[in-house]
Amino acid sequence: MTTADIGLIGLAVMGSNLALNIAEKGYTIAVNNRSPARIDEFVTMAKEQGLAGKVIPKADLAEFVQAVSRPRSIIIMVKAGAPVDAMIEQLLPHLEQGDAIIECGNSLFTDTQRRFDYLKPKGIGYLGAGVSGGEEGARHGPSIMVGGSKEQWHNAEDVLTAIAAKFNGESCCAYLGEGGAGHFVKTIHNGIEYGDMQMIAEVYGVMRDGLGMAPQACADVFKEWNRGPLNSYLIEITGHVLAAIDEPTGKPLVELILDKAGQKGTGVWSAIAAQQMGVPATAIEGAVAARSISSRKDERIAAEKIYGKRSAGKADVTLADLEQALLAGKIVSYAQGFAVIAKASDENGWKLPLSTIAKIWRAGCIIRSRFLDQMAAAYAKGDNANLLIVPDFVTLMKENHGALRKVVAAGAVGEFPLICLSAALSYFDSYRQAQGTANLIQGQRDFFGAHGFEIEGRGKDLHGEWPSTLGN
Ligand SMILES: NC(=O)C1=CN([C@@H]2O[C@H](COP(=O)(O)OP(=O)(O)OC[C@H]3O[C@@H](n4cnc5c(N)ncnc54)[C@H](OP(=O)(O)O)[C@@H]3O)[C@@H](O)[C@H]2O)C=CC1
Ligand SMILES: O=C(CO)[C@H](O)[C@H](O)COP(=O)(O)O
Repeated sequence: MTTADIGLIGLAVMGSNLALNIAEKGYTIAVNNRSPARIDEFVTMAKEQGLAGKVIPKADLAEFVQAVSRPRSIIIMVKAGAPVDAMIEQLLPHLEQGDAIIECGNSLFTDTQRRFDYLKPKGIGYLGAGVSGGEEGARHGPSIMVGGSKEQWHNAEDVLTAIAAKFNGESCCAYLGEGGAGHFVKTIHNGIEYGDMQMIAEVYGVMRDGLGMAPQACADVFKEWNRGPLNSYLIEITGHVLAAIDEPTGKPLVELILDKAGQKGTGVWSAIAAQQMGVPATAIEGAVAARSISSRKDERIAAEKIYGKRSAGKADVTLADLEQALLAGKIVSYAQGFAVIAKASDENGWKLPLSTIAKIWRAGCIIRSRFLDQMAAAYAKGDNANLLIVPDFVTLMKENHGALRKVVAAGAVGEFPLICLSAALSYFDSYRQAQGTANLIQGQRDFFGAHGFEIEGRGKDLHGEWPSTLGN
């Protein structure tokens, strides 16, 4: 009987493309899906692409598991949440000691950690692997962030590194740490993705409303920027989205799309994780908040009726200012994202390699960009310091924060919402300020709650002589 090198359950968009990618790299793959119709559709697709010989379709779960050679590596790519737990329970009776489940959806990292802990005593390995790159990436090379059982990682390593994107010949797949480490890193990847997308949207808003630019003119600028320091997948696709024309009306498609952004959870999870660990990630938080405000269209319409449309005229910024502002904002956002990862690594004992993470984000994933190569090089030099104090990025920030300031100021005066860019600027200004204003907050806390404050050279738990009555 032919045995498969690997198995995959869940043949929707991501699973079917990953399976085709695996087959194309020469591995035999057994496939299964809850609804058998999807298996038939997949087999047709595999035939059309000349890959049917590498595919073993099995609608019966027991037969599917039997078709995979031992120790088994079984990818599950089903809807995140309860379906993953249900799938694990269905698989368990068929698995044997040493086999592993590799869950590749966008799972909450604490769920992955729980599943890892649940399966470990049963002798079943559990790998939580974040996969980024959408449909195209899954088919031709995603970025894969793996966490979980190290021993079983080695069983699947060849397949996963072979199907991942390559940057200068290096695979964009790496084992990052135990338990939920891979899914944590994928979550923060998505948080950074939210920040990038929001900052790009804010700059588009200034171009559209402050500079009176039509979508095609904006598209041309993004195309141009993609040749410079902002070179990245998101800048590239922004150019295409802005240039697209709606065939039935002949109008720019972007002007017809409702301004309500969806979100599936990873941005919120990133913001919550950052807050829980006490790491400021204002760009991610701002981006999540901006999506939430966008979804409240009815409220925004009502509020505009009360306050009127923005009345300010042309924005006093150039396209060069916008390009530099975006670069500075992105550096701050990535500095925050990596700081969250560094803290999570310490708290969970994951030993997350920041340089490797930057490296596997250089190709395949949604946030792939030129400057991730610079970040990988910076982190490779040693410590996990905040990027804002790493020499290469200090130079970049010194060159570009003035433009960020100018754009944020123009936004405030010109009534453009720049939630994410202004959050990035305020973080930068707070981070670089040796004397802040929290001395006043400590005084207030002591006044109303006797929480104590510190005075250098005099001790930590000091109290003020505050008035006992107010009002005079
Ligand atoms: N779409 C994207 O661009 C990206 C998605 N992801 C993540 O990858 C995962 C898969 O995404 P996608 O391909 O879009 O598919 P969906 O998230 O739409 O999930 C559909 C798949 O899940 C299966 N499924 C749903 N419920 C169950 C259940 N209770 N038991 C068994 N199977 C079930 C479906 O089976 P059936 O056919 O029977 O309904 C189908 O195969 C998700 O976690 C997603 O967040 C990650 C990166 C990018
Ligand atoms: O993981 C992804 C890309 O990396 C998915 O496309 C995800 O759906 C994006 O998040 P959201 O739907 O919340 O915008």
